[in-house]
Amino acid sequence: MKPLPFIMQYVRRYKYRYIAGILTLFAVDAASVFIPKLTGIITDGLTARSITWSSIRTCLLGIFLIGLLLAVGRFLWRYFLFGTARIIERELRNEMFSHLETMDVEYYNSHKTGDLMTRFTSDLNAVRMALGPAVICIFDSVVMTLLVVCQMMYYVNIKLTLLALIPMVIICLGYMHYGKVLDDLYTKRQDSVSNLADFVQESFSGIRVIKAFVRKQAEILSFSKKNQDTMDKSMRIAKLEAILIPLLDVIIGFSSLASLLYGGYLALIGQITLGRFVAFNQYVNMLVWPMLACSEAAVMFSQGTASIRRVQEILEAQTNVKDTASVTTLDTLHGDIRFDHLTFTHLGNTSPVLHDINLDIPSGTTLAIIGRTGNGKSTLVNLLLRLYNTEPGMIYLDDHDINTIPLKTLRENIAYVPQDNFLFSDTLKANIAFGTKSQDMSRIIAAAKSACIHDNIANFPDNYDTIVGERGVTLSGGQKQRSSIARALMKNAPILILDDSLSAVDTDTEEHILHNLRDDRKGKTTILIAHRISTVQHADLIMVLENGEMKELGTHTELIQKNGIYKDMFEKQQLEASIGEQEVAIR
Ligand SMILES: Nc1ncnc2c1ncn2[C@@H]1O[C@H](COP(=O)(O)OP(=O)(O)OP(=O)(O)O)[C@@H](O)[C@H]1O
Repeated sequence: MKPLPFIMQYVRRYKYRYIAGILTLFAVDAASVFIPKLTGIITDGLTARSITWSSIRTCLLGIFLIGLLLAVGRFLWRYFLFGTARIIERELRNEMFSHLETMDVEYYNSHKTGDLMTRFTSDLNAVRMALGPAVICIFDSVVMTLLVVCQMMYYVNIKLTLLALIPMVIICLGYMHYGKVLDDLYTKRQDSVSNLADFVQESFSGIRVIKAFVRKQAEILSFSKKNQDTMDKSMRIAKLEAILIPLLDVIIGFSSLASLLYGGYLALIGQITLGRFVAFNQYVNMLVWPMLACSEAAVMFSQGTASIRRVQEILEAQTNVKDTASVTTLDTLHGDIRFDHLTFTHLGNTSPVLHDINLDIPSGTTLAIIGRTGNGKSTLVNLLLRLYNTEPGMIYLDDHDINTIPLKTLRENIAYVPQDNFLFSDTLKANIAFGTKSQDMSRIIAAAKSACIHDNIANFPDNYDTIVGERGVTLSGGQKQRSSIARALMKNAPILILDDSLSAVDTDTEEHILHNLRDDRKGKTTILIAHRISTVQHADLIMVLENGEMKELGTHTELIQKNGIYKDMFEKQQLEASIGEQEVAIR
């Protein structure tokens, strides 16, 4: 859809407010053209000494009342038009946010946060300017020009009026020529602003890495290059505007001069009265604003069009992960999981990351997945959450193909502790209760106790009301991990997934958490991804993933007897542990 029909959908929703605003604008403009007429009458009356004091008073009262009307009218059109533009901006922002919440992770893999943020801020700002001030400028200038021109033609002189209109024609022709150029320049500038915002966002998120690798100077240099690029693009716009706007002033100035010369000449030879010449003078001045407004509106429309396109890109993006036509009405799951010849290739990759996985996980089972890094463990659990789509017939939950389960049901029935343990900048209490509607403190504390984080929280000055810094930086790695485990436990879902979630805790704490999990998760399915044998050894089933393939499956004892990859890993880890112990003993 082109930008204009797209944005008109929103304008139409508020057509009555726009109509009210435009009518008020029209009334204000209509009233204001009477002021020159009244001053013309007074001037002519005074020149001919034919006007009485009471007529002057009546004219002045008329001017006063018109002035009052103008003040009220101007308030009203501002309220209707600026207000509506702000409402549409808010609506677009809400819709963009809701739409982005539905987008799949692939979308976020290819769209940077800074770019998205720019669309929410500076682009929506430009859209608002095009929907409010630009609309006012256009209507005001068109209405004002028509009214002034009619008055000038009727009250002063037709030829003079036509002369005064020349700049208007030049502006229209200029916009037709430069509109596209401006549009291109604005699009490039906005892309550059997005790029800059991306850079800033990444630099601040990665500030610890930047400091640790002493990359401060390099970052400052890169930032300054990107900043320069944004400035260059803004300068190109500024240069064009710097030529066009003064040029416009010159054209308007020359045209006014020519009109006044010709008007003065007509007054001298007696074709128009002095009063009409005075009125004409005021009319010419009244035309200056619509002409400038027209050019302002042209700039705002060009800017707005470029930004509407960028907003549209968000709203028109389609998610690949959504409920299909074959979706069931299922709203709870028991936790039976089956992988049936599961093969999966990431978008853009040529070879599969998971290959022909077949496995039944009856509800209540604790499955541990172990394997070297980059072997597809996280991908496997991401597929269970349907963060990526799989082909039909490859994953079943409670005997329903995953593609037929409503996404809401699926995700409500799975509690997930992601590898990055993301926490929000909120209180610990809110972070733990994030996945549930309940704010019940006893449940929050129980979850925190199971995740072995309660004692830490109790020692924080604000306890559960402690605010976690952005991305949880005020907590240690282990505290963040355990807080995310508490958040998942609080959800008490039929399926729990812990993706390498015990890597940052010591073995004692790990043992405690695993013990609590065994109690809490009785009868419920749990999937544990880990690198340490100590984490997985008590699981009902252990799957060894190697190069995306399920190489071994069984209990700890079975796998040790098998003498394969698992046994090899076990022995290596035992050896590492005993070397560690010997080193401690020597010291
Ligand atoms: N969104 C993605 N697009 C393309 N390739 C991806 C994507 N996510 C992961 N991969 C690739 O898939 C492979 C498996 O990644 P995955 O994160 O599943 O491994 P893992 O076994 O969980 O690793 P680790 O133990 O280090 O967490 C890796 O080679 C990775 O580069």
